[in-house]
Amino acid sequence: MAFRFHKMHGLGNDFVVIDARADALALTPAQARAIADRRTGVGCDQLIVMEPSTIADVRMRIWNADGGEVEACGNASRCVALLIGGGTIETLGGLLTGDTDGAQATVDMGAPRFGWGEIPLAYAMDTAFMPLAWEQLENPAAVNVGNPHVIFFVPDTDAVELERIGPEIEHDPIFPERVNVNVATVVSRGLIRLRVWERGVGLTQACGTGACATAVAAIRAGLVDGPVEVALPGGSLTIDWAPGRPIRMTGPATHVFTADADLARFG
Ligand SMILES: N[C@@H](CCC[C@H](N)C(=O)O)C(=O)O
Repeated sequence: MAFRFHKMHGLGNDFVVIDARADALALTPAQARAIADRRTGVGCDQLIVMEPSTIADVRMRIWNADGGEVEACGNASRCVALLIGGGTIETLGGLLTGDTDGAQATVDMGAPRFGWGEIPLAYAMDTAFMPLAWEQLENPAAVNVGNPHVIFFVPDTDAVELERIGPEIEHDPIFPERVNVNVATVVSRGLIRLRVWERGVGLTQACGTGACATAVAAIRAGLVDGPVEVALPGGSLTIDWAPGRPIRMTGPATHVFTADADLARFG
């Protein structure tokens, strides 16, 4: 069976997006992993499938490169908003609303959650200042923005060996559903630098939900004011949030090319 896909990215966080609104496509985790493989497949950080929705304009399903289906992807939600020309998007993590302005998209990502069971964590603790440490990374915050994030505020993000310590934190039993690992430096009240070790992928050029979770944690801690620029290796996002309000994320969504592939190639 042939399928048509769009290669897209948000700040270098790249996606294979399949529009299955008209023709249903049932993918196994092994097929998702094979499509995402950069040596033998098409190659991407996340595989995105657009399906019909009964509650929104489109249902967006998200698979990490390791084949695991997950609840949220900020950068891909801007790409889907671009493809549908703005509208509502159903995800496992909640209902989103996207607007486009040229190649920029703004997505209402819903309200963040802070309860320890909502992150989720294995046992109760204060999610604003967690009594935990992994080597020099201490006292993180945790925020669920549809998917789980842990955020460490550090003096210099580049000094953290994230490719070494990221997997250890991602798989720590304190995070029963694993976790996305963010290391952030507050540069000023309007600017945060961020690097992310993504659950199920590894280091990426940018993580939209990581930017949302980090901005929310920094605003909650009184370190910055919204809207705040979050600068990632692949470029910047603007995140706006205040307590009691949904998170608004604005940034680019880029369409690279459209092509066809044969599903039989991927097992
Ligand atoms: N790249 C994404 C996040 C994708 C999902 C994440 N790796 C997870 O497992 O929760 C983004 O832009 O938010």
